[in-house]
Amino acid sequence: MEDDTSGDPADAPAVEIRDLVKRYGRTTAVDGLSLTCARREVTAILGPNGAGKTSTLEICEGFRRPDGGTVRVLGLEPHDRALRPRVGIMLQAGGVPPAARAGEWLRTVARFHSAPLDPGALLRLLGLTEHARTPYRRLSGGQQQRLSLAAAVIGRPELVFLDEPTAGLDPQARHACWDVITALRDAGVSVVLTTHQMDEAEKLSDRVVVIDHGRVVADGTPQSLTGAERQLRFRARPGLDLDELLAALPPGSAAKESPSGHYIIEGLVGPQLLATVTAWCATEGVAAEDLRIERRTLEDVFLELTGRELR
Ligand SMILES: Nc1ncnc2c1ncn2[C@@H]1O[C@H](COP(=O)(O)OP(=O)(O)OP(=O)(O)O)[C@@H](O)[C@H]1O
Repeated sequence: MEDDTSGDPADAPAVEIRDLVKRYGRTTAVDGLSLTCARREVTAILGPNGAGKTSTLEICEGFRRPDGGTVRVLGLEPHDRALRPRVGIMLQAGGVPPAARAGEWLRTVARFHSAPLDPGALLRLLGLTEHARTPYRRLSGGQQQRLSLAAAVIGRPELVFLDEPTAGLDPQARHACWDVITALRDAGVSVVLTTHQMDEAEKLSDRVVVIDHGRVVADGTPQSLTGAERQLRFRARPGLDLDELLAALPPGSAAKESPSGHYIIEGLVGPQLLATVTAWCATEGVAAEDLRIERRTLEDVFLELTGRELR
């Protein structure tokens, strides 16, 4: 790694990554990735399976060495021991000894920190009170995950890395996690998380970074990525002849079927366009379902950027 010690670490961003490269044999997992995560913000890193999210996070966490580029975490090298009390880490899997009881483990982690949160309160917040005496290996997957989240935040870190914090959680647990993440942000903690849940990214994050094939392909606020333009959407039988509809719409309009049976009309979405579309549906004998006007979702943007093929 090239050395870069310029600037005061106190003013440094939460995370600063320049031209990061990580290879595993012939696989280039991270391919010249650059991004900056601001302090006191929630940054969500999105990307298809295998895009390089976990590799990037694990380099920031000091668990892996990069093959190229520079990474600074709170202005320091990722493996700097001074970061340990300042950074909370929730791994995708585990990190807790299998025999450790939930409450005991949290109290143990708390003892490593000078001003920890109250373990009992954290267990309550994450719905783990009645499992406090259960060994980690006997907890359900979702309970294990909530315990890992609790352990990542108990030391009141300045920065937390959360790798898919809500994967596999039920809706109640997901909301409890969102509450914890929102409370962290409100307390001025910087949060960097990965997720496959687009609604989660849209709801929680100040900033979204989409990566694909180890590179950043989009970076901005959820609003700037989804844009202000509205769309008209409806569901109907697959294969409608959209050329006919387009001919009836004002110039500059666009119509597409994506995925099959889901129709999206773009352009000057207003009363006139709505009337034209519904009149056309009537002449076609089509009962449009779920007809609505809305902004593009983050999922739309994500699929446009990264395609529909499975990885
Ligand atoms: N230890 C490893 N050895 C070999 N290849 C690896 C290793 N870790 C990751 N890879 C490969 O590197 C690429 C990026 O993996 P990574 O786990 O960083 O992606 P990801 O974006 O986190 O994916 P997911 O969303 O599936 O968790 C993938 O092709 C993966 O198979």
